[in-house]
Amino acid sequence: MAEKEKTFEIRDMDLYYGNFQALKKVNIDIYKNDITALIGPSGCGKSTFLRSLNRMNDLVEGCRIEGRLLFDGEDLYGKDCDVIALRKKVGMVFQKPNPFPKTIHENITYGPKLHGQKDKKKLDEIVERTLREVGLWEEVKDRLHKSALGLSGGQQQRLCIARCLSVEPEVILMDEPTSALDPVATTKIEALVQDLASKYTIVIVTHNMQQAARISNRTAFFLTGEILEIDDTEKIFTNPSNPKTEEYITGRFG
Ligand SMILES: Nc1ncnc2c1ncn2[C@@H]1O[C@H](COP(=O)(O)OP(=O)(O)OP(=O)(O)O)[C@@H](O)[C@H]1O
Repeated sequence: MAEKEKTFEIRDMDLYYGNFQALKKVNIDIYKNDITALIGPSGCGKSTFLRSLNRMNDLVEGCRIEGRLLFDGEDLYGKDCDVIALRKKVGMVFQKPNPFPKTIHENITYGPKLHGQKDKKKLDEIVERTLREVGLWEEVKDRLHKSALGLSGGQQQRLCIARCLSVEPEVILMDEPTSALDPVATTKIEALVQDLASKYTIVIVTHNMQQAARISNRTAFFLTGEILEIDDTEKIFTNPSNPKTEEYITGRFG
């Protein structure tokens, strides 16, 4: 079998917030078109790690990263890395849906316009394509020029995913994307994430073990800043190698 293509290759990564070391010797390969779930108790460094994949931590004063971090074979933290271009390729969806207080159409065209797309017809096409991709087109096609804040929480989150897709990323980072949603909206987002994996590489932080087991194919278990175990999701949830992983997934701590 051909070896899977690596989107991220992370070796011996240490991350410090000032004097506090939040990540310790993290080693992980993230493969193209995989859904990789990051699990572990609160404060173990999942979000910190996720944010380092599109250099969101650059915005945090005193944050320092050491180790070798490659994205598509290029040095993610090298001086030649164009951070704007990187964030276009590696998009992010947050815990709470955060549409701009603008229309649905403007939410989606914001990124493409920023990257120089001015053609109105092309922008309309992007709006329709991305809303169809997230299964929202039929629901909102008659209110594209109304405020995005009028949508339900689940619809807002799907809009945020459409906004992320509008600049044609390779990777979507998701930080607990369903934790603010009801079960029906959660089910829709989970199905959507699985659909999206045919085109994109997805890394998702979740506190919900069932969710990690249902939708991901690789799972990394973090504990106090280290990856204790990483493997196929099925193996992690049925026969983990580390007793701590088992304790965590069976709800004995965290
Ligand atoms: N901007 C920051 N400055 C200083 N310390 C921080 C900062 N952000 C996170 N930390 C610390 O780094 C550690 C890891 O935090 P992080 O948010 O990555 O954990 P997490 O596993 O995502 O937690 P949760 O599941 O609760 O979101 C914690 O001890 C946290 O307090």
